[in-house]
Amino acid sequence: MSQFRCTLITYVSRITLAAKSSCDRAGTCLHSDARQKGSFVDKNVYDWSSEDEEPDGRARPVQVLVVKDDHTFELDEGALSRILLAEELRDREVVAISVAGAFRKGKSFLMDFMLRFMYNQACEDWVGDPDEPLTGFSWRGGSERETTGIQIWSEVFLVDKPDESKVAVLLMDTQGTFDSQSTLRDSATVFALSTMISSMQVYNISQNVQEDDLQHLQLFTEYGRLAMEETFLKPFQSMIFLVRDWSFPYEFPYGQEGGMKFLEKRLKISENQHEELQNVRKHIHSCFTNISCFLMPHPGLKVATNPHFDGRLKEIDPEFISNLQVLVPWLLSPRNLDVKEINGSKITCRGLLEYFKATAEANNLAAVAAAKDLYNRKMEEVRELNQSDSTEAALPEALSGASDIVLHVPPHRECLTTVCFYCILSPTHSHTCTFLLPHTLYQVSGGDRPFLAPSELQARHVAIREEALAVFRSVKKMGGEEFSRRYLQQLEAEVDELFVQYIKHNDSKNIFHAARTPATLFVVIFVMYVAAGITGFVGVDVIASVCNMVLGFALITLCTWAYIRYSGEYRELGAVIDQVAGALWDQGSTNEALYKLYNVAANHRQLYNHAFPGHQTDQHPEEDKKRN
Ligand SMILES: Nc1nc2c(ncn2[C@@H]2O[C@H](COP(=O)(O)OP(=O)(O)OP(=O)(O)O)[C@@H](O)[C@H]2O)c(=O)[nH]1
Ligand SMILES: [Mg+2]
Repeated sequence: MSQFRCTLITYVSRITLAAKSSCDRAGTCLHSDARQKGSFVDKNVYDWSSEDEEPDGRARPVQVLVVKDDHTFELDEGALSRILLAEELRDREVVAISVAGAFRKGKSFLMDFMLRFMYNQACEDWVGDPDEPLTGFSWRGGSERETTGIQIWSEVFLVDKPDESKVAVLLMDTQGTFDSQSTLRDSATVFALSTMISSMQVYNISQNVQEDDLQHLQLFTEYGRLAMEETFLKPFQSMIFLVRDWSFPYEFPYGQEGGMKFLEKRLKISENQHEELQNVRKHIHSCFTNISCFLMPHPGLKVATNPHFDGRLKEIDPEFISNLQVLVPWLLSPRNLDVKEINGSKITCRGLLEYFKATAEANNLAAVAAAKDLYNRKMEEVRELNQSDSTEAALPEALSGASDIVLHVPPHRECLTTVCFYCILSPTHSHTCTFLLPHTLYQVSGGDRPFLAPSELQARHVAIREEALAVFRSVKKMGGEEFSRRYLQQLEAEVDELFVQYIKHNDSKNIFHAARTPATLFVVIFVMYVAAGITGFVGVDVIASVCNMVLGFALITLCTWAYIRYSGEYRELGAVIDQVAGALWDQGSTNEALYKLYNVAANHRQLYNHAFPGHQTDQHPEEDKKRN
């Protein structure tokens, strides 16, 4: 957290909040809720007393998704909880507004005007004083990126909707895509996450809507397609294409109407279009409930090129300001605020926090699945090496092609995808997963492999286990070290469990193991037969009768075992017979055999209780009374 603290302090020191907002100066037009809590400068809305935070209690950007140098992400759950679980917010329905798009295109700059509106929206001249520097989310000129990860404004605004409900409005600024320090995967993660979390996503584009802008949007919202398979609802809500520096107002005028006409043309699907172009458009239409567009003029050369420009209105082109005065209220006016919905239900701030966490969890689960998959694949290869060349042809066909197998993945935790955002949207899903890693084949292979020496299996297990754990550690995950440790432990336990299955499976290939139960029973029958004969001959009839009884019991057991093996029914009883026979077979010393027999009896007490329910009641009369 110390790294996070440093980042936060750097941000805070960089941001000099405005001395007074214009409306504060007027003293009359603070937003209804803001008025109760103080001005923009004097905000002391929530308890920021945690040692991780600045003590002055001012509203500021808070880094909730931290991007680390090694390209991993960390969700700062503490900071997020402090904001979203504030008493007056936690049960309010939430509107989450985010701005995303390429880096250095004025996203944070726009966000700061949104903040001005939120603080002064009851005021006509919310846009501010001509000499007032623009503050809030950190923005600046220059060619290097500024915002990283995801930041949210520490103050969540309470707004009265026309239907008299009060909603919480959360503003989110995001890292720009395609900066030179981020991989495509980093950009995709931040964009996808902000789109999933927000109810209104502003897609900030420069100059025109190009085909690559649409393709990137498709790439970043690909996870939405998976979500649709189950819910039949569009996975995301509002997408607003915001075209900055629009230079063709003579074709389509600035503003929302011109934007809609322009976008309609851009997103039109026609039959003579190439299939690829059609698919991108279909995907975008199918992902968002509302799609709109706004064309913004250029803000003027001072904004774009003057290194000393600090956001004063007097240096911004008036045409830009007048369009800003249309754009921001259009986005943020109470009647246009869309409450965040997941699978059709509106969610509260508390729900949004859980959603954020679920995203981090699914990420960890995906890493567990990827590591488990590697373990299985390598263990299968070990067995594969052990067989003769001629068996290769008998392997499942999937082993050779291996990249686009569609596998039915029943429970959530078994999902084998690297990043299965489907799991985030529906944690208890059952679906056909198409994002498969190659060779996720342990479920279809292994049946006809020969027996492998146990020591060899053990040695390979140790090495492959280490490799699988290394894969888990190397996959990018959210939620932090502490959070991931739980999943690492889960992975270790699951891999060990898998190894036990491998041992059993391997043992079952050993012909001696397979013959162990009938051989033991035959020996018992033979010994009892001889003992009954001898004891009968010498006249000890009682012992002869006991031996005959044991012989009869062993014979019935043998027939039962054969029937279970043949029919596949009563397998639990079959397992008991195998274990008893195994205990007798294995007896190195009498004590060990007795111990094993005791274990079998203890393990299968349940089966016994099930077979003789009356006895069970006698044993635990008090418990039964309690239950009744
Ligand atoms: N051409 C142009 N420049 C703008 C516009 N709005 C803001 N800027 C300038 O763009 C530069 C970058 O602004 P930021 O808000 O920091 O950009 P960003 O997209 O948040 O950048 P990253 O945080 O690095 O992704 C600043 O110099 C702004 O003055 C616009 O509409 N057009
Ligand atoms: Mg920025």
